[in-house]
Amino acid sequence: MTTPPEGTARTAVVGAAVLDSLVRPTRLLAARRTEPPALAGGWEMPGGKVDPGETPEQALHREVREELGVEVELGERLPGPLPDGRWPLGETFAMTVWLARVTAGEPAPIEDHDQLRWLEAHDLYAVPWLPADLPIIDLVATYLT
Ligand SMILES: Nc1nc2c([nH]c(=O)n2[C@H]2C[C@H](O)[C@@H](COP(=O)(O)OP(=O)(O)OP(=O)(O)O)O2)c(=O)[nH]1
Repeated sequence: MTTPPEGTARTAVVGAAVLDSLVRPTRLLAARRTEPPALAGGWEMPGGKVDPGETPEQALHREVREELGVEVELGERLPGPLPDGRWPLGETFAMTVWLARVTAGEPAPIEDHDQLRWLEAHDLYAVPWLPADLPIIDLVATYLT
């Protein structure tokens, strides 16, 4: 039996680094989780698990619509350290992350979050990010002016 390449056996999660602009971003949208208890209070990027039959992009549009009530356009993918370009979340999940921009609606903590914050470069680490997000935030920081 062959072992799958590192990363591919992990459950697929998608996340949106929602920025105020894809051209000259100055702010990132952070969301505070309400569930499960072990993660509640931690800050993350909107997103979630890819459902069967969905592409990762479809899953991200669905999650952002459900969680924030907005439509987004996706920009580039943020390359992660796994061989397939995803970001490890602990041992069992791997997240594909896109830059994104709101195209319709005003983000609100409709589902899975109880607070949203737009963070600028100077206060990007002012919230307790979920630990797995920190390397991703480090990369997002390089996009903010
Ligand atoms: N959405 C999201 N999940 C993250 C981030 N960082 C991080 O470690 N995670 C973890 C938390 C969860 O264990 C997992 C994603 O699952 P989720 O609970 O958001 O997925 P979901 O909305 O589809 O939830 P469900 O089907 O379990 O109800 O990834 C992040 O930035 N965004």
